[in-house]
Amino acid sequence: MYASSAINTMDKDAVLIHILKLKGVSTLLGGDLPVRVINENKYISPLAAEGEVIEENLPTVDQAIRTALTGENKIVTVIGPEGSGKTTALEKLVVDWAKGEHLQNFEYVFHFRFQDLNAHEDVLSIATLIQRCHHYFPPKAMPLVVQKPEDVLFVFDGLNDYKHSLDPAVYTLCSDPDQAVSVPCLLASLLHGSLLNEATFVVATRPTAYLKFLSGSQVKVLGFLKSQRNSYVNSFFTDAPAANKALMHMERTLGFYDFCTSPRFCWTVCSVYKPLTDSGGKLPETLSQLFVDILVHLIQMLSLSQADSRELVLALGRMASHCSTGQHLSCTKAQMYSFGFQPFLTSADTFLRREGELESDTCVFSFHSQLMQEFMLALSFFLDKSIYTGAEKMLEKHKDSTKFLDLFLSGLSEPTQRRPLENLLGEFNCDQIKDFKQWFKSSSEEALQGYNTDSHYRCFHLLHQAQSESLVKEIIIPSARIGISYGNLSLQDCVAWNYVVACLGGTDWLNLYRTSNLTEEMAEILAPAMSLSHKIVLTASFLSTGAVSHLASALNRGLTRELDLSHSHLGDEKFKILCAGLRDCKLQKLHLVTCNLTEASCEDLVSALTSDTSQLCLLEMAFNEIGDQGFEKLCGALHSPHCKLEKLQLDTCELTEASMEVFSAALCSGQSQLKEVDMKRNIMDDSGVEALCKALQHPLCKLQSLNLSMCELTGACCSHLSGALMSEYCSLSELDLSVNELGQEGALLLCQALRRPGCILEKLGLTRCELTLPVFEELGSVLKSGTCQLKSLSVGLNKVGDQGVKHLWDAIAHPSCLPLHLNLVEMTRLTDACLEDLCTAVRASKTLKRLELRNNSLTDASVPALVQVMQDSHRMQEMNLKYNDFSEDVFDMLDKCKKITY
Ligand SMILES: Nc1ncnc2c1ncn2[C@@H]1O[C@H](COP(=O)(O)OP(=O)(O)OP(=O)(O)O)[C@@H](O)[C@H]1O
Repeated sequence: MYASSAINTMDKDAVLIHILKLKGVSTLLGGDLPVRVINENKYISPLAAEGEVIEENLPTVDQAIRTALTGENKIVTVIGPEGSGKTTALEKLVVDWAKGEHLQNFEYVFHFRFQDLNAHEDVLSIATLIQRCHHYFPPKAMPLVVQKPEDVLFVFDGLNDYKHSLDPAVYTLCSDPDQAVSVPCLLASLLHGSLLNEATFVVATRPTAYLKFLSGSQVKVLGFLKSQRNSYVNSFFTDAPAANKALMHMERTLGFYDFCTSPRFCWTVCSVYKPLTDSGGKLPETLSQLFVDILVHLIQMLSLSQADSRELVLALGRMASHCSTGQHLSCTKAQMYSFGFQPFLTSADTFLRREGELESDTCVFSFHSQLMQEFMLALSFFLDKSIYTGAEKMLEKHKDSTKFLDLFLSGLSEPTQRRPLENLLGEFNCDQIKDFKQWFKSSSEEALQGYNTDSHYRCFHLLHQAQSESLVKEIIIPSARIGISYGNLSLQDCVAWNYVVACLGGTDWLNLYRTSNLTEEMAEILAPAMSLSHKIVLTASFLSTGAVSHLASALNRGLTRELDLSHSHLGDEKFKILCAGLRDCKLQKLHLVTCNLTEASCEDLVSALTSDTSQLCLLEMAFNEIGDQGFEKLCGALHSPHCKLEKLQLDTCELTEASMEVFSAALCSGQSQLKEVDMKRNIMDDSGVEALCKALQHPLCKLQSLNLSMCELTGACCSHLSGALMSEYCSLSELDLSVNELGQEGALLLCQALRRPGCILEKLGLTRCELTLPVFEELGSVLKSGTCQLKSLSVGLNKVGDQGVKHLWDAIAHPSCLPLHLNLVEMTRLTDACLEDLCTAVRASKTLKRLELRNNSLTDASVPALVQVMQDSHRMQEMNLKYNDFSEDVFDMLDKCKKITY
């Protein structure tokens, strides 16, 4: 027992008895009684937010209120949505005080509910009000309250239930504690400091317009996040494995919805789950199923006939429609009668929240939650055709006041989902079901043809609620654009998308481009969809470590053929985790451009590339600092018979000539399948090329394409390259040497090779290689030689102008020249003077198909001739004239020829 006190202090035992006196009943939708929660030690403090919500270190509501009370503020407002635990938290506050545990600086604590205060319609003084609501408080102690208001804490619950205004401007505020005024005036006087000026107040409310009349500090109730839900479920279920099962299920099917933070919702869910887990029943998979189960349970409790049950549901549906359309929070008794609820009034508490005595005419009713209101709305659509003309109109009518209406409609439209309700209420109206399905089909078809991702997601949510594989296949037709980027999916979106992919048995693309934070939870939900996707795009996304490990397990034995992680800045540690999944997967293409990988990642990569199931044939590693040592490790994989790598992209990987010997040896090993290597932007030097050339002439080397542009090469490497190209074993058909200072001598050496009948080079890049007039002359002669195999030549950005290019025009016109794609970008600078040669060449050439003339100095004067020649030629497919010196006057003319881009 707690020590009873002297006559002039507050009897805390009496306060405890008063507050813990059982009030009301616990109901499935309304929640457990706060006093029972507190008495039975089931109280888990909800979390509160102050300012910005950062999940770590959030205070509990109890802490936040106590902290606020120690400050200067005399009023602390506790704000939270329906069922977030405000009433329970306030009662706990009073209980803790009465037990001597907290807030002992207050001598007197008075707890009021605005709901009860509504009933006092007479005029009275503060002393009378206290006395009326707290009978146990000795009248003799009242003067002390008045004398020392700083010792008094008033706790007011449920401001949103109050019928009167607290606007100080509406009343003549009173300051005399003995003055009798109306209760709203008393309350306004207290809260605005004219009465008992030094007293402290805690006021709890749902968000309401009245808030603007309250000064002081605010505590925002967030409710239960994951870890509080964990504790809650564990205290609800005594059996730990059952608790765990229930919790996992709740988190996976519902945990991502905002309303799961509501302790009241958690109570409802646990109350539904408990009997099902005890009896080994199936837990609801979706929100619609949960509400079907709830309603079935509630109706069964009433043992009504089928007709009466249907009438009851229709009455609730009318009430829902009334509340939704007029944004009414509650309905009077008279209104309830008009909805046809009169026969069910005594059962009102089963479904609704009631304020006031049932017998009283002032009694009002409201839904415990917005969710239930929307569910009843959806259900009544299918039961009574006369209420709504069609799904589209109904959704339009309620679009501003509902969030889940279409989801519930979708859930209820499927026979398996609605069956338990049909067994109780009789059949749903088939015209209404048909109407909804038609609306769903046409609206989703439209949504899925478009690029609005939110509309796509909504469609997936509706499909998820319906839980029908055949419906998914009917709605996701081949023309649906389901490969558009689904970056930044919410957890709900992940669940819905995962469901859709599972029903389809897989998808071509899972495009999560630019997901700013792929969390572990998201990846866990998406893992099955990932493993069924042929291509996963996570370009420019951020992946948490946990997410990477789910991705790895999804790849492991999954169907994914291509994975793009470029620009994800993955780093070595996460990459190591990923590699666990790469050892046994179907991946053929892996893009890792700019992933912050270093030498450390190469070993893991080697083990993935050499696993006996490896199918990886394309690896993009550009812009990673793997360096020579890393690359040498990677070369180790090329010696393995299991390594299937054919294309390797190593642009800007900090490679030098130091690793080229090892690479060359790997290419000659006989095991290497490499056909294409891009090594641009690595400081290779001529000696690196010399080492590579050994491999190029080796009979076992299979390299067909090599990009060495921007590798700081000079003419000195050309003799080695030329030798390699002339070798009978060389299989190189593409070579890019652009942006290297090859110069005249080097280039002429290459020309020698090109002239040799055995040289199979078809594509050569010599853009910006310091080429001179004699080189162009030689190139022209080589092209005409009849032996040269070149089909693509890029020689832009070499300062030879019209004079140099003349040799190429001649060559093009020559009958021995092969079909050529000639790239003369920025030929410093081609002018109209070359026009005649150019046109003659194009006309004469039997093979030229494409001509790149970007960034030159051609002017308007050349346009008529160019257009003419393109129009006349049946062969020419494309001429690119972008960035020349044309004025707008000739745009119309250029426009006429579709083969010209400008
Ligand atoms: N801290 C808690 N620990 C355990 N259960 C709780 C807690 N808070 C609330 N609950 C459960 O949630 C139900 C609703 O809580 P409460 O009535 O306190 O919410 P509220 O925010 O006051 O709601 P409303 O805005 O509708 O008045 C309770 O009946 C109880 O079952």
